[in-house]
Amino acid sequence: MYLLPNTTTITKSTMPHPQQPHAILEGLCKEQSLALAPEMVDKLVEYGRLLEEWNNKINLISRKEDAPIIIKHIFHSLLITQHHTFQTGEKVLDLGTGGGLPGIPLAIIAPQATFLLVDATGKKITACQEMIATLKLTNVTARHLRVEELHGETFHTIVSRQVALLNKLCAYGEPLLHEKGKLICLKGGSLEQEIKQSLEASQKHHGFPARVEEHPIDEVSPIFSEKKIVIAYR
Ligand SMILES: C[S@@+](CC[C@H](N)C(=O)[O-])C[C@H]1O[C@@H](n2cnc3c(N)ncnc32)[C@H](O)[C@@H]1O
Repeated sequence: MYLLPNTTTITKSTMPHPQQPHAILEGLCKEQSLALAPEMVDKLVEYGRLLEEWNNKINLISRKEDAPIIIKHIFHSLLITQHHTFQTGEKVLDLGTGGGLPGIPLAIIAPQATFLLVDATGKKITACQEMIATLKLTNVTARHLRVEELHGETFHTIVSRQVALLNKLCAYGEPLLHEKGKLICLKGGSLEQEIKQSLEASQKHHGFPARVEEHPIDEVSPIFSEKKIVIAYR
């Protein structure tokens, strides 16, 4: 059993057929006033299929079947757009992308921005490159490297999902962020101590973060009851 946004309880008999990820995604996006072109929905659903296929070969996402990939991983990534509007020409770094989360779903719905996905694990980046090619996405590239090795490039925005403590993400991100750039993370659990530590350590990172916002997303769906969007500002 899993729960759709707000109130609907899904049991085995009423569970959406696996063929219905389009309908699930469209319903969730509509509830959040996130308007997506039909081609975007098609690509997001196709990405979900590819992610599942790759996940059978290499470990990209958890194999727990507590909620469909289209909700737990893809729609979850899209929730960043509740707190950030991607601009034309914006350069975005996905730090520790794994199988392309949140970078690939965001690149699909924000073709006006360019995305660089990096990860320390080579086989995950190979999977991302194959998925990007299959989806024919031209605004996203994936590179196998540790983020500490990335030099000489700056980004307007860094996104990151379930990678490291905020303090560490800020240390990695600060040299790579534009003057007015921000770091947007998808995180879980109690973050009070983690945020406090990152603010206390900001002196070591040229004052970054000067401010941190924490946005719970449990109202979107009980699936995200432990999840938050955390934004670190300069
Ligand atoms: C728990 S996985 C999360 C992957 C993806 N963001 C997601 O939500 O499914 C963390 C990923 O961060 C990557 N990672 C950890 N530290 C890194 C670093 N310093 N540079 C690049 N990638 C890193 C790991 O290789 C791993 O793939």
